Order: sequence, then structure tokens, then C-alpha cells
Amino acid sequence: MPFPSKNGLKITQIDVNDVRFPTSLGGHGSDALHTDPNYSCAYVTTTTENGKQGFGLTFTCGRGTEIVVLTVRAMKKFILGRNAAEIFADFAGFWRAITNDSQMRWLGPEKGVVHLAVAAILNSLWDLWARLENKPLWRLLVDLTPEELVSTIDFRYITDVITKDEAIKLLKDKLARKDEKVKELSEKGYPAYTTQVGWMGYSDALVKELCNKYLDLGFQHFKVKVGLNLEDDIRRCTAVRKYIGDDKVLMVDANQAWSVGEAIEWMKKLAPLKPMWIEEPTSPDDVLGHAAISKALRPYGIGVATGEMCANRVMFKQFLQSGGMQYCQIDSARIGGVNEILSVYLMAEKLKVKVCPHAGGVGLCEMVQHLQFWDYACVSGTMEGRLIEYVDQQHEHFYDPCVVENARYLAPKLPGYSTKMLPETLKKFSYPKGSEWQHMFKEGIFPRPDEAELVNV
Ligand SMILES: C[C@H](O)[C@@H](O)CC(=O)C(=O)O
Ligand SMILES: [Mg+2]
Repeated sequence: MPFPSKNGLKITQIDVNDVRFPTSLGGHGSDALHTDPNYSCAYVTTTTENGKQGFGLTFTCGRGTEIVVLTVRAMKKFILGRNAAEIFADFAGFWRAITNDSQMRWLGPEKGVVHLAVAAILNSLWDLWARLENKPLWRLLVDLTPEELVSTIDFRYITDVITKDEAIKLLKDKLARKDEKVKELSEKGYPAYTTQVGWMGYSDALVKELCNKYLDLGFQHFKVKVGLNLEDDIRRCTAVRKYIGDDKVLMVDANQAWSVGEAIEWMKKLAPLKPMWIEEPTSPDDVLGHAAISKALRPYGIGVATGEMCANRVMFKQFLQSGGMQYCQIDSARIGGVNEILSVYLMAEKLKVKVCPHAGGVGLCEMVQHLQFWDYACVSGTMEGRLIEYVDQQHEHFYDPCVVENARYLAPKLPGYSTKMLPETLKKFSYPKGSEWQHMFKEGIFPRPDEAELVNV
């Protein structure tokens, strides 16, 4: 049993930082609705009595990160004084407790800012566990027995799709080829697609330059932001299709810009450019709307992708059941950490929906690679129609940044969930006191936050 021994693993400290990067200055990460994101995160460090640490984060777009930080602080009481080994041995019980405190659950339940805070905390605990085992997270997941892995999941609300016993059987059925898959992943990695060519705020000239750059880097799949203006979308997507050629794959992402009918009509106009998927065409909560869009666009060969703002496993369950998503875009920092994510992968496998994780945000590429590697080794066993998103931003702020070569993620080797940030990054980009932010306030590049925002300082 890989659960660590309890010695010295009492959790004595939880620190949380508000870390922000000024990405809005270059339009990096921009889309139809998030026109000026400052890629940010609430960054959690969990420390045990014997000095072991785990690092975790949840992604945000700038303003509001302080609210997630405050929520993490409000949740500290559920963790401080607990023994990490005991948490891992009853992870589903711990998960139920932290997501269902009888007073705090009113703020969710299992959605919004409380779930973002849970994600950051849980990610730090999984990072800690993997570090204690001296393994990258994906290897920890691969090495857990089906029973151990499933013991981390709270199956409440999803047993109509998958029960604990079914999940164990599903995993056991795949065990025979696990070693071969691990070897393959270690040797060849996992295919990636790039979103870096098509952020909404990029000029036509920059889009062209980036298409050439990512073609040279071996990418075959390119995602472009759409949804603000149809003529602009046709112009930009036509240009990208021309640069990448008909043999490459185009995807488009509307980030929730449209109503259902509008999504269908807009996409019919983009259909001649042969996009493989339309991502987040409408409200992330509209399960039946996504199903209607999927049905209408099927004759055009366009699938619907969604999930980066899908609130929890129950919403995923409905999307997977209803035919509302052909590509399940699990996000490592939105739902309740690895525990809940595992349940979504298992449901997707049972309902035969492809998982292509979302990674447009700080640290998301670093995390989702571990999840998708585990999926290949232990769950789906296939890369067919599956890709991991790659955005080329903020990797330099991590100790163990993801490595993408020839458009493939290489297997992470260092212990943990690849979520540890460099100390210099915290000094420079902590908001608002970090040296880079102080400099930008002084230069008038960004306004100093007012009193109300300083609640978190
Ligand atoms: C605001 C984020 O950059 C978002 O646009 C990312 C996204 O939708 C994606 O990567 O997909
Ligand atoms: Mg998206």
C-alpha cells in the first residue's frame, strides 16, 4: 500500500499567495469574453511538521484572485492539524468533508469560488503525496491499485453512471497493458495542440508569424479564438487555414459568446474552413443547449468541446450523457482537484467520450499532462482523437515546467504535480506587493488597487 507512514506528516501550515502576471498587456490569453486577462493563480503551499511541502494552484484571470485567496484561508481550518497520511488513506472522506462543510457549502455547493479554493488545496495535497512517494503524479496514479485509486473518489451523485465497483472493474480490465503504455509514454510522450497562434487580441501579422513558428515546431493542430465579430472570424480563420494548409487541423473556441441558435448559425458560416470542434459555443451550464448545437453541427463534421468552466462532476455527467460534448475538456484547477477529475475520466471512458484537457492558464499545462498520461496508461489506452492543449506562457515560473518537443508533451520525471513555482516569481509577481507590480504601478502601467481590493494584503 503506497499510503505514506504518518510520522511527521501533521499539516502545520497552509500559505496562500495571490500571483498575477500582466498578460493583458500583450493580449496573451484573450478571447471573446475574457478580453484582457491577467493570467493569475491562488497558489497554495501546504507544509507538514517534518518540513515536507506540497504546492497547488487554481487559475484565475486577475481581479477576483483575492477572493479565492480569502476562501482558501477560510478553509484552512479543515486541514491544519490533520495528518496528511490519514487524509490520503481516506481521501474521499476528506474530500466530502472539505466540500460539504454544513455552513460553507451554501456558497457552492461544489462550484464557483469555493470549488476553485478546494482545487488549489487539493492540488497541493496531491503534489505533496507524489513528492512523498518520490514520483511524478502520473506515476503515483498509475502505480495505485484500482481499489486504492477509486478510494480517493466521492461517488455521491454519479452512481447512476458509474459505481465504485464498476470503476474498479473498468480499471482492472485495463491492467494487462499498463506497463507497455507507460513505456510508450516515457519514450514518445503525448500529442499536443497549440492555442498560442490565435488569441483574440493578436494582430493578423502576429497570427501569421505564430502559425509559421508552430508549424516549424511540428504542430498539426491549431486553435483560434472566435465569437466577437463574424467577418473578423471568417478573415482570421481563413488566414490560419491558408497558413497551416488543408492537411492540418483547425479548432475554434468561442468562450461562451453565443446563444444556442446564434452558435449554430455562426458555425455554419465557419464550416467551410473545416474546424474539428467548436469550443464553449454557449453558456457552460447549458447542457441541453450544447446537445442541440452538437446535433445541428454533426452534419458539418464539427464536434462540440467544453469543460474548462464545467462546475463539477455532476455537470460533466450530464454533458457526457446528453451528447452535449464530443470532446471533454477537463480542467485541473476548476473542479475539486485530482479526486473529482478522476471520476470524470472514468465516466468519459464508460460513455466513450474523448478527453482533451484544457490548459489555457497558469500551470494548467504543467498539471493536465499528468492526468492525460494516467488516462492513457490506465483508462482509455488510446490517443486517438485526443490531444493536450499547449499554451506557451508562464512555464518559466515553475521548477518543473512541462516540456513539449515536436508537438508532444514529454513525460514528467520529477516528483510531484509540477506545480511548484520559483521563489523569485513569488517575489516579483505576488499581487500587489511584488516588485514587478510595484514597478508597473509606479510607471502608471496599471492603476494601484484601491482600498477595497487590498482586503487580501
Ligand atoms: C482566458 C483564457 O485564456 C481562455 O481563453 C483559455 C481558453 O479558453 C482555452 O485555452 O481554451
Ligand atoms: Mg477554451
